[in-house]
Amino acid sequence: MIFDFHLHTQIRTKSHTFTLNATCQSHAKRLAIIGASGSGKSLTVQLLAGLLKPLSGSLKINGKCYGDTAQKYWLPPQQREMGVMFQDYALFPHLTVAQNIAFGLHAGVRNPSQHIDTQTEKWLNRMQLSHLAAHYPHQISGGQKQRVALARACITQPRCLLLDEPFSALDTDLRQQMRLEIADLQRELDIPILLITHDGADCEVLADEIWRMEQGELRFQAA
Ligand SMILES: Nc1ncnc2c1ncn2[C@@H]1O[C@H](COP(=O)(O)OP(=O)(O)OP(=O)(O)O)[C@@H](O)[C@H]1O
Repeated sequence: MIFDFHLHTQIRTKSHTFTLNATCQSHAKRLAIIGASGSGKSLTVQLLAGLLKPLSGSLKINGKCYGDTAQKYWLPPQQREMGVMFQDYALFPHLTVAQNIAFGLHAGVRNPSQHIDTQTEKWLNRMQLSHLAAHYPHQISGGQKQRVALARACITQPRCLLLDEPFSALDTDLRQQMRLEIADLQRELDIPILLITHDGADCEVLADEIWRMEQGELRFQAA
């Protein structure tokens, strides 16, 4: 099994309660989750990434256990070794492109600064961003921001990639280019990828299986 999780949580506001009960068992290495706005997709990504803790649940991806509430175990995000990318890219505005990319590699015994420099250069090249290394996020385009976010997610050699609506800020041509870019990257890194999307074309290029989120529940839709 590549994706094997059960996530249960509730979000209460004054006016309503949203219940998430997402269960997925899949052999697909590239999984897409589609579904209407407000159905629970982003909540699922936040739980998978460790940014939220479920009321109950368990999570394994590619054989690695990231949490099991029955064992009182839910790994914090910084220990998950997951590459996560959100729709707004969440770049640090006060850091340059190169510093944003290097951010995931904390300097220390495991990461001497020379290693960080080499890796940053490698990813700047890989994403065709070398000429923008000293620019700040507000000085680059949407597609370039997305490349920076992707490089930042990949530089740590993640065990898997979680992409939440990664193309929503891009125009049609750029979307297709970035889909192919991510498909290449996934093959190269050979890691599982989970993609949240509204767009069927994303699934065609990037998904081996499609699951649908409906009112907090996940159902297999198509392979
Ligand atoms: N911080 C929050 N405060 C209150 N309610 C929330 C919060 N986050 C999520 N919810 C509720 O959880 C439900 C699921 O939200 P979620 O963001 O996961 O939806 P989504 O499927 O990702 O939607 P979209 O496609 O619009 O991003 C929403 O209907 C909302 O009511």
